[in-house]
Amino acid sequence: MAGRLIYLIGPSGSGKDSLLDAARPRLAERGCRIVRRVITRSAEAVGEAAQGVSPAQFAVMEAQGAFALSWQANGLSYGIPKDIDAWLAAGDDVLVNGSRAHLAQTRERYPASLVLLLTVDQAVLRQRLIARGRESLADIEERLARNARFTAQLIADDATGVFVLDNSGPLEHTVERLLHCLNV
Ligand SMILES: Nc1ncnc2c1ncn2[C@@H]1O[C@H](COP(=O)(O)OP(=O)(O)O)[C@@H](O)[C@H]1O
Ligand SMILES: O=P(O)(O)OC[C@H]1O[C@H](OP(=O)(O)OP(=O)(O)O)[C@H](O)[C@@H]1O
Repeated sequence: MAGRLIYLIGPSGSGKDSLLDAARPRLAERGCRIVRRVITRSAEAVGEAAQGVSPAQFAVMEAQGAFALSWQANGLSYGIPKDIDAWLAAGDDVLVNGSRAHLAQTRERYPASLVLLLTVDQAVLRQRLIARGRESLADIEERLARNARFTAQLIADDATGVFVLDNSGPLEHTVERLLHCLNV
C-alpha cells in the first residue's frame, strides 16, 4: 500500500521544526520519513536541517524537475525533493514541513494527504519568534501579519481533514498528540 503524505503547516514560530526534531526518533520507529527541504536561505541562518541553495541553483533544480512540491514565501523559495514520490510508492509515510499558502496545490497532487495545523497563542508566538532570534523585528512583524491573514481563514475554509495541534504548552505533549493523529 502507498504511504501517506503528512503535511505539517502552521505559522512561523509555531514550532514545526522543533516538533519534527523532538518527534524524529519516534517517527523513525514507525517508518515515517521526514523530508529535508531545499531552501534559498543563507547557510548561516540556523533552525532546521535543510539544504541551503542560491536562488540561481534553486531555479535550475526546479527547471530540471527536482521538486515534487515547491513554493515561495517570506522572500524565500522552498522545494520538496522528488524522492518523496519513490518513498510514498514504497509504502513509507512522509512528513513535510509545508506552507499554508500551498495547501490547495498539495492536496491536488496528494489527495490522500493528512494535514496537521500547528497553532499557538499569538502572544506566545511573538515571544517565541523574538527569543529564537533568527529574523529582524520587522521580519517578525511581517510573519505575524501573514499568520493573522491565514489561520482563521484556513480553519474556516479547510476544516475538513485538518487536524489542529496546539503547541502553546510543552513540546512533549505536542509530540504525543502528533503521534496520536498518525494512528487515527
Ligand atoms: N512547545 C514549545 N514550548 C516552548 N518553546 C517552543 C515550543 N515549541 C517551539 N518552541 C520554540 O519556539 C521557537 C520557534 O520554533 P520553531 O520550531 O523554529 O518554529 P517553526 O519551525 O514553526 O518556525 C524556537 O525557539 C523553539 O525553541
Ligand atoms: O505559507 P506559510 O504557511 O506562511 O509558510 C511559508 C513558509 O514558512 C515556513 O517556512 P520556514 O521554515 O522557512 O519558516 P519558519 O521556520 O519561520 O516557519 C513554512 O514551512 C513555509 O515553507
